[in-house]
Amino acid sequence: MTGDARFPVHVVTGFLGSGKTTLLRAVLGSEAFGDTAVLVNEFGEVGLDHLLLGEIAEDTVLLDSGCVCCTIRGELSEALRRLHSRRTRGEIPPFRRIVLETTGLAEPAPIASTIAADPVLRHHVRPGTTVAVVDCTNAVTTHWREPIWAEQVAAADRVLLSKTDLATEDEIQATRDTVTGINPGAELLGAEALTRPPERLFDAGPHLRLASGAELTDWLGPAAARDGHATHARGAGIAGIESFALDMEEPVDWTAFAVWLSMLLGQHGERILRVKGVLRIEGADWPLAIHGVQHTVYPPVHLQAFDDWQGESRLIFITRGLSHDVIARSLRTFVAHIADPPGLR
Ligand SMILES: Nc1nc2c(ncn2[C@@H]2O[C@H](COP(=O)(O)OP(=O)(O)OP(=O)(O)O)[C@@H](O)[C@H]2O)c(=O)[nH]1
Repeated sequence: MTGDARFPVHVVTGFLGSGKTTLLRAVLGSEAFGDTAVLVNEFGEVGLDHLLLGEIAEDTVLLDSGCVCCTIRGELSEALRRLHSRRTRGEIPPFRRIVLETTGLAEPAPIASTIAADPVLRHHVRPGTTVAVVDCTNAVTTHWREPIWAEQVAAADRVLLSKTDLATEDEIQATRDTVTGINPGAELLGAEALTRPPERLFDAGPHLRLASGAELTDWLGPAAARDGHATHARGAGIAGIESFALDMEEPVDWTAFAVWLSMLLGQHGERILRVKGVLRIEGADWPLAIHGVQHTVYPPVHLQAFDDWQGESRLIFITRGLSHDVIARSLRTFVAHIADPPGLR
């Protein structure tokens, strides 16, 4: 455990018709998900009706697996607050996690900033795992046409490939290549993932527990293995998306780094689809894992399993129209003003 008592808000995202509700149906039918509250957007096709047991409040229903299901009316922060206060008053079962299904046209990034920006909510809930559902029958064409598709994939910790029963082998392979080209660190899941217990489906994201070097390497993804080299998403000419690693040989001054990162995300957030990494901090016993999506940077996590870690600091970026060189120059310039540059590559 992270020692964090707040409820995770996991997100199921994916383009229109990709199979988000199908995923939710499959997992929420399982008893293991009984202590889950589900929020669905009222504009989405909910399609959970066959699971409904009864209405327990105006917009809340109890599924026969024991899950609570609410539609979002109005703002997400309001819906989350209401769900939390109903739980506190004992009006609904004491759920332990929230799963939010976004509409097919939503960007997942603002969800994290909604939670971080709400002074009440952020004491009770925390961002959890983002799972993007990708339809293999049309992934490549949708990727070219719809920028939101790539944003959903870039924000994901895990990508569930749907409709593999309908897609050809070539379509499935092209989907894998496109997804990996955009987000090399995301774990690709097949239909077998639907039988995973909730702790295994929703156990990635900013609060993940990394216990070994191998897990750290997996989390950082293949871009981490290619020093400073960019990988370009297929069709990068259109989507303009690339992922790359930025390395720092020397320990990092955390205060200076944190100021730089918030400035970078503040200025270029909409072009930084994702940043994550591990930092060796001056004077600290453990490295820090950092994680950001667009304008939001999550509180860093001390990786306590890595006592006396001597590895290099490494950041992985997924950007749109923002190159490795621009980001490296920005860090170098900023850090040079306040400290010795940390051996940046
Ligand atoms: N054959 C097949 N059909 C699927 C699969 N996943 C989803 N579908 C079908 O695709 C259609 C859309 O699936 P939904 O789960 O409603 O998709 P969604 O992402 O929730 O859709 P929106 O909420 O409208 O964005 C439905 O008819 C599903 O039955 C799959 O893996 N195989």
